Amino acid sequence: MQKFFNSFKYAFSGLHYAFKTQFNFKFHTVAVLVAGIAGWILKLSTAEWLWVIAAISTVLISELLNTAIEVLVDLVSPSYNEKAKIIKDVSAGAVLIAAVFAVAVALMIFIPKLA
Ligand SMILES: Nc1ncnc2c1ncn2[C@@H]1O[C@H](COP(=O)(O)OP(=O)(O)OP(=O)(O)O)[C@@H](O)[C@H]1O
Repeated sequence: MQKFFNSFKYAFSGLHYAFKTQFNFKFHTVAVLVAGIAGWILKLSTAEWLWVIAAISTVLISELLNTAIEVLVDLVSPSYNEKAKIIKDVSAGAVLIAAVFAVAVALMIFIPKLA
């Protein structure tokens, strides 16, 4: 049982690290709060909430994995390395795709309700 609670402790420690060190993670956390408040005010349907939650989760998960990859690359390759560059750039590309998906969801769900 203790092991079960420890796994939560480690997971929250990871979230805390990402929030503390990554500007993008802070920015996306604020965006999540704004989307949540806007969704509540605009009374989103269940299906709309599911899309918004899917977009939010995709962005935050990709941001966390990108942070983990950056730390791992810095650990194994502190000096310049062409492969390290490719790994970090590909990882950043994944975050970009997630962010584009989130913007598309936001535009399709929130803009018609505001117009
Ligand atoms: N060890 C390395 N070798 C080669 N290129 C690197 C290396 N570290 C970083 N880079 C290049 O610099 C870019 C930015 O790397 P960095 O680790 O600063 O990412 P970041 O997204 O700016 O990180 P942070 O969010 O921590 O500021 C990478 O996408 C990569 O192109």
